[in-house]
Amino acid sequence: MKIFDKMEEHDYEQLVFCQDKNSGLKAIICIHDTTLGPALGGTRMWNYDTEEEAIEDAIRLGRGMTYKNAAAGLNLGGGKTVIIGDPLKDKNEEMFRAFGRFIQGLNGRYITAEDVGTTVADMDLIHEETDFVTGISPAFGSSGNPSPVTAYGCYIGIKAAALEAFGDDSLEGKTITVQGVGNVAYTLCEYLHKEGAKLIVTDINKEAVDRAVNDFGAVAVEPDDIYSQEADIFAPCAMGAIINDDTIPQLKVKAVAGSANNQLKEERHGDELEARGIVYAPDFVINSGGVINVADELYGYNNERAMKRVETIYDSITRIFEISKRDGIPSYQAADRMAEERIERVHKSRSQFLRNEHNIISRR
Ligand SMILES: NC(=O)C1=CN([C@@H]2O[C@H](COP(=O)(O)OP(=O)(O)OC[C@H]3O[C@@H](n4cnc5c(N)ncnc54)[C@H](O)[C@@H]3O)[C@@H](O)[C@H]2O)C=CC1
Ligand SMILES: CC(C)CC(=O)C(=O)O
Repeated sequence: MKIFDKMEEHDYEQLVFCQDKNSGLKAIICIHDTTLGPALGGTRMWNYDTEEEAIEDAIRLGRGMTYKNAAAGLNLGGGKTVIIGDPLKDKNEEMFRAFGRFIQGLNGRYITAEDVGTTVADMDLIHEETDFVTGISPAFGSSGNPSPVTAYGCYIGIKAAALEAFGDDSLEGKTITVQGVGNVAYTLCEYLHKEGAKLIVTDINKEAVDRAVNDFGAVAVEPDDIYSQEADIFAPCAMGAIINDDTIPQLKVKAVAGSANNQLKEERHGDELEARGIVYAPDFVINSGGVINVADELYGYNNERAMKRVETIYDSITRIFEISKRDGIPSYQAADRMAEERIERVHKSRSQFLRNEHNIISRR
């Protein structure tokens, strides 16, 4: 892999490779863009088959955070970390503390939080070594696990997508397929079930599926069968790149709206959804509830303030559909445009002033 070519392609600022033999830590921190502020993005722990796959994931996810944070109106840039390893077998205290020291070494250019494979307990270990971590235990005055808030944002984003697809945002009686019933999607299913939606779920983890079947009367299907179900809305809530050449022809839904990061394998797959008349709620907007919540910690966490901001996801998704129609572009492009324009505007206005204390986000 030609790393600098990759970095130039989307103008990445920095990749940091962190290794600690003692704990087995192998991590890649990707800082994509810090125009708006320090790069905030979670840490994913995953058993990648190759180092190239891990680097690809880090950079795709890091760039997504730049767009997510910009579109959410946060004064934060974008970054992400991947730790190579099996989250069920390879974790230890020293690993997260070593990782915390690497983050501390970046002196605030990167702030972390949870993602797939990491937990509040892991963030607490990182916090032993650095303050540049969010989503730590509420006992520290923090916001804790971001997943339930991501789920809430995703739920109201699904309602906004339903309004666009069906002319009514009620989910009562709608059939919704959910891919992956992990931390975010379990709570999402709870909201959907309460509103009277019928759920079809899948997961590679049988226990997760059983829980959704028992708790919400969901119908379980095999992982490969989730795309071809007769349903109204597809909510991808597992891993990325699941909207692709193989899956699009199978879809019978009117909308795709879920929490997974990087749902489109390539941008052209967003064009393909548009061409087929499938409403797509851009991933980095609908799943921004978690980062909005953890970012609030940087000002001294206030749940009410954070939730008010999370509720703006409904309007943001609606606005994206408006821009999409006004400018004749697919919704994923409208979302990109919204984020890029904000970064550009802030960049320009900052160039008119000297930096001072107000440009620096103070910590708890
Ligand atoms: N946790 C959060 O606050 C946020 C999460 N996201 C994204 O939402 C997605 C879900 O995140 P979490 O719920 O935190 O992760 P999680 O790890 O708790 O849940 C993911 C679930 O997907 C399942 N899964 C993996 N591959 C699968 C496949 N091929 N088919 C079916 N199921 C599969 C896993 O077994 C697991 O139960 C991820 O893409 C994550 O990056 C985005 C923003 C915030
Ligand atoms: C889980 C969040 C707190 C941040 C993040 O990494 C994301 O939104 O993908």
